[in-house]
Amino acid sequence: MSLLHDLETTILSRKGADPDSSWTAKLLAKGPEKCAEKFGEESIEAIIEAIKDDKAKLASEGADVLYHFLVMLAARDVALDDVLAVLAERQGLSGIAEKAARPTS
Ligand SMILES: N=c1c2ncn([C@@H]3O[C@H](COP(=O)(O)OP(=O)(O)OP(=O)(O)O)[C@@H](O)[C@H]3O)c2ncn1[C@@H]1O[C@H](COP(=O)(O)O)[C@@H](O)[C@H]1O
Repeated sequence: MSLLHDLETTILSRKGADPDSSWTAKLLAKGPEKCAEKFGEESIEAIIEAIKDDKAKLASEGADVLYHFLVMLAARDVALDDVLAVLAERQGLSGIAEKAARPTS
């Protein structure tokens, strides 16, 4: 079990919990759209720190991004392992080759 899996387990345990006692429960109670919006906000804050090259703040905002990403996944019943499986499939395949192999729409 990785730290991210542990955090996912904690987040899933907050589904239906008292929103007054848990930030995660409060966020999940607002629905998947709000969770996605919050993930977007946190991502923008990380982008700003990356542009400013503030390494400490980027690490801090990066932690917020990972947490809110897991909350967004939980809100839509997507498991962290589903994301990791996609990453695992891509291992050893260059991004350029992966893009070229995508079906055209
Ligand atoms: N990793 C986190 C984590 N990262 C960030 N946050 C919270 O995310 C919130 C976002 O910060 P903001 O400053 O954007 O919040 P805000 O400005 O009040 O939000 P808005 O009202 O403006 O939308 C803060 O309340 C942070 O405390 C987190 N809350 C929880 N966790 C993890 O989740 C676990 C369970 O937490 P609870 O669900 O609160 O028990 C914790 O033990 C941690 O491991």
